[in-house]
Amino acid sequence: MKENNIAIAIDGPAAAGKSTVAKIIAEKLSYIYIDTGAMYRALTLKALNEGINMEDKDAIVGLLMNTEINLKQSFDGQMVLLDGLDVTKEIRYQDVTTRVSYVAKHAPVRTEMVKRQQEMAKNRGVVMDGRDIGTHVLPNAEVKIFLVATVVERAKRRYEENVKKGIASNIEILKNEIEERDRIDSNREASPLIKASDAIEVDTTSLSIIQVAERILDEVAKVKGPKLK
Ligand SMILES: Nc1ncnc2c1ncn2[C@@H]1O[C@H](COP(=O)(O)OP(=O)(O)O)[C@@H](O)[C@H]1O
Ligand SMILES: Nc1ccn([C@@H]2O[C@H](COP(=O)(O)OP(=O)(O)O)[C@@H](O)[C@H]2O)c(=O)n1
Repeated sequence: MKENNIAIAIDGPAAAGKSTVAKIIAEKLSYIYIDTGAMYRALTLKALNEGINMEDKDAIVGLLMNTEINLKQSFDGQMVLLDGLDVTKEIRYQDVTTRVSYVAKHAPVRTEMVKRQQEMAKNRGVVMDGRDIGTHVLPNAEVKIFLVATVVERAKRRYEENVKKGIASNIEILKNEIEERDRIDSNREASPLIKASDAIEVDTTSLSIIQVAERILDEVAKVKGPKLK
């Protein structure tokens, strides 16, 4: 482990800006970035392709045990490999998004995912984003951030993202989908979406991406010293 390398945990509800700022911070610090949501999405995609019922806990866990999920750093963030195949784009499709929270609520699925994520982060020098990073995956992370924004703002951001990608979408439907996913993620029994007691909450509703990144880098500087800025 390199001297002074730390772990940074970024949690929060859907479309709060976690992966966008996590990538910026990882790049700034030359750390690795790990998007844990991509792992749950990849498993969901495989279950969909194999016609497995997302509520069937045993089938989903069995599937995970026979599934390789690799996250590779690429020039524009992260490439997701499912059993060796690039599924970076497919895991963002709507049919995966509406089902992923059903897959992620199974406790044994989470246990296995957390084990894999902790292995990936063992050398520190990592920025990891998700729902349970500060509470379960990296409880000893030196910096823990909980990003929030109003649901209207989050739906607007996803809508604008879709416009840029040329994908047709409806802001009301996006808002409902985000609310439903937050509800399932926050109410599940196994490691629900919750702010860690020692996490710093940042409301990004009226902050720019750069302002959010700066706010987090201020917290990092308190731990690592001000030299990085
Ligand atoms: N502070 C911000 N202000 C405006 N747009 C933002 C902000 N943070 C993120 N976004 C945009 O919102 C969308 C969702 O962000 P993303 O990082 O994917 O969220 P999450 O990882 O929390 O789901 C992206 O299109 C991103 O560019
Ligand atoms: N650490 C994590 C990360 C994601 N997830 C689940 O995976 C889903 C997709 O996560 P994501 O981070 O890709 O979602 P977005 O907010 O980027 O749309 C979440 O809605 C959760 O159900 C989780 O349970 N725990």
